[in-house]
Amino acid sequence: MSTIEMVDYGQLPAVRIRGTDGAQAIVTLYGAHLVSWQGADGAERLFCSAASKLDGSRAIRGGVPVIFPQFAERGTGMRHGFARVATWRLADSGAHDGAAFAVFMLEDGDLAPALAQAWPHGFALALRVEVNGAALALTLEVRNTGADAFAFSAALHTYFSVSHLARVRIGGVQEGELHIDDNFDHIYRGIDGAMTLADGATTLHLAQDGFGDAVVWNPGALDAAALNDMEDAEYQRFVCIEPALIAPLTLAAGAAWRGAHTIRIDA
Ligand SMILES: O=P(O)(O)OC[C@H]1O[C@@H](O)[C@H](O)[C@@H](O)[C@@H]1O
Repeated sequence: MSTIEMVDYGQLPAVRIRGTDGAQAIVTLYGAHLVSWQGADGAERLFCSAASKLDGSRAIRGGVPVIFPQFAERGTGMRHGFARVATWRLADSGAHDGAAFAVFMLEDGDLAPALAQAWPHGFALALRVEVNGAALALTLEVRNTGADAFAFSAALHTYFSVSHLARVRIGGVQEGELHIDDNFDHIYRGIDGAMTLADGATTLHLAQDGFGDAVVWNPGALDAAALNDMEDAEYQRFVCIEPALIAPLTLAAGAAWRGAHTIRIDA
């Protein structure tokens, strides 16, 4: 039986989405942050730092932060936007053909006054998270509910758990495979095909739609040591591959944009 239930993740209220075959995901309402995903085989596929705050005082270090409306420091607003530090609502959930899903929403009226003043636009974000056997499907919808156009960037900043950074091979972002052994931060533009993340005998197949770019990031030893929400050696345990819309897109009043990210485990 598939189930949707409220659980605690650290000190944060969260929703656990479980499919009939045991595949499951946990999403905190803080940030609509996917913090855990296991396929039907029960193996955790996402990294979350042991040093991450889980009390709503700062963005969670790991999982899938929703980046909106600004990417990194490319703008005058909050670094990587406010969506990852705002509290979303569970808007819908359900099941079909063994899959289970939940939809989380954030609208301008949900924002704390300081955030709403800093970005004074009418908007509705919906993040749909679906687990289905060996697959995870994330869809982010951005709607302009205001009277004026606004421009935004967005990303699903996915932290994949890996056995060791040195064993990882990323395919589909450049000619040949990408191998990272320390600090790496690169935006790949115009991603039009599938990507792969190979780690030993396991390959994850990544596909994105709507997001034209992909960011590959790892802080490496030095930057990880400088982050106070990451253990020094943890940089070896993850790689971020982030479907992204980097150049701001202008959305007319009443218009909507959708970006999708699907991941399939091929063990
Ligand atoms: O520490 P933050 O705000 O979560 O950002 C982490 C990283 O996020 C990546 O998306 C950026 O490309 C990096 O430059 C950045 O360091």
